[in-house]
Amino acid sequence: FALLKNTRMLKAVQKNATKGDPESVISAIDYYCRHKEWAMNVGDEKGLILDSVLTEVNPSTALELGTYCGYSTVRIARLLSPGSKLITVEFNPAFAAVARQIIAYAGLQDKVTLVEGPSGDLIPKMKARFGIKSFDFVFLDHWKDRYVPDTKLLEDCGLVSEGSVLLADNVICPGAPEYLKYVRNSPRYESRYYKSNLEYTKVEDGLEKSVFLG
Ligand SMILES: O=C(c1ccccc1)c1ccc(O)c(O)c1[N+](=O)[O-]
Ligand SMILES: [Mg+2]
Repeated sequence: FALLKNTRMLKAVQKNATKGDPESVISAIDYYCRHKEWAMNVGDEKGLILDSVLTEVNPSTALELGTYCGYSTVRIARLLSPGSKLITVEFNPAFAAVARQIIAYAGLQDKVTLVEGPSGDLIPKMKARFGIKSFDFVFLDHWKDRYVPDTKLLEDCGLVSEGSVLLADNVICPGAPEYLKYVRNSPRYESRYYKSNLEYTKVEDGLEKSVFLG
């Protein structure tokens, strides 16, 4: 049932959004998830915080861990400057298949590279495969117990440099307590918590923004 939810979400986009119009894709998904079936998109409320941090950073290379159906992928890609690139990682092939179609429906496929597989395996291959020097912006929204190991991996692979910004979803709900400890206690990060709510609910959640100091 849960797997089919993604195809129902895709159908809602194809029915209610305008092809090539990212804003209408975002609204169609938010409407569907708020009124029909909850789904784990970052959502409209935390999405505004994502938009503002992204606009401030204006990354030329961005990474998203956890594509799911591509909602935040579309939110990020629609705000990228011309020539900037977003790489998004999803290990679930059913999610990836829906995300590709939603990203294409929004007309953003030229700005986005979706890579299928486990983030822990793919991160060490990023430099060689995509000629990335380092990421200016990373959105962490995948399995919460991967936030710390993958952040360490990004550091060890030289994929974050001074000024790189990490933005992590769900640090309160479902929660990423180890990650909060890691970035808040490390002298290598300057961290700040943006209080909000779990997507489409009144439950508290928030985003943690951490600037890598090098
Ligand atoms: O882990 C869940 C989850 C746990 C239990 C049931 C449904 C979802 C979740 C909830 C909200 C999110 O924003 C999110 O990114 C995730 N996730 O899986 O990465
Ligand atoms: Mg999330």
